[in-house]
Amino acid sequence: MLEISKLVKRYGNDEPVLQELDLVVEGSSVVAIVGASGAGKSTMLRCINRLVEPTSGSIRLNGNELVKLKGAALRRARRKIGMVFQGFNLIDRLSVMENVLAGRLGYVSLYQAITRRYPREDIERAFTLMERVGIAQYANKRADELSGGERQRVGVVRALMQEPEILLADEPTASLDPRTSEQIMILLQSLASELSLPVLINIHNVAQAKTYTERIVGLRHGKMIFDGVPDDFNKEALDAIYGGIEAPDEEITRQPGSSPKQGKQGAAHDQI
Ligand SMILES: Nc1ncnc2c1ncn2[C@@H]1O[C@H](COP(=O)(O)OP(=O)(O)OP(=O)(O)O)[C@@H](O)[C@H]1O
Repeated sequence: MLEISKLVKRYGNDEPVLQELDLVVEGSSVVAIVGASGAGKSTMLRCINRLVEPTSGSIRLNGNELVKLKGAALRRARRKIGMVFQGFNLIDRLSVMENVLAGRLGYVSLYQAITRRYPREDIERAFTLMERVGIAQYANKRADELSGGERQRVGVVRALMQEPEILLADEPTASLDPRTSEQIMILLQSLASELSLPVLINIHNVAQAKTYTERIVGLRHGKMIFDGVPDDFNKEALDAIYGGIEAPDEEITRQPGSSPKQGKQGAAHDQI
């Protein structure tokens, strides 16, 4: 269970980007975090895995307080938090298998990592997961020889190799075409239930959030202003979250797989 309580993040002397945010995610729920650009979505995810230092507040994962952890304790906690990135964050010149095994770096010794002598069970787990997501046939290919969707699958498997207790996905579909985006969303949804894993997904595509997640959290200026099931995420909620911004109104009704036409927010970010 993830329990975020009164989380504040202030960069320098600027206004806080997260303002006493509270969020509890239980079980294997798939939660979409939506909000306009700058609302604090990435900052929130990055506070959870401590890529960003929270200013104050508490973040507990299965009872363990993550804020204030340092050194070895922080490294141990971090390996339980899988992260999937918009730009995949793969090492292009390495093979798919080597990228996937990088998910074990928090577990193996430095010697094993440098000599790439990963335990047999890690390699077996890597193959099992690669088969599960349909990339086993690319194990020996260089990562940069894969399509965007395949690369994101590598990113997902690398995160799962950590045996995470939670999966964070920061705009995981924003670099992908609409069809491939949907496949990745379906994959994340299925893996959450198969592995009993909570998954938090920052996403600009409201239609996909509504279709492939079971809960939507809407942020505006670092505050949560919507928290509910997709069916309740209506035009009013959309307006409250995107405010005066030219909101992706059409996304709320657009069916997945239809035209990728989007409002400013979606267009600006899904194409990056
Ligand atoms: N390292 C940083 N230093 C200073 N300000 C930052 C830093 N990272 C983010 N910010 C600011 O914090 C605010 C929230 O940024 P964040 O990236 O969390 O928003 P977001 O909702 O994820 O936006 P987007 O959808 O565009 O990715 C923005 O105003 C941003 O400029």
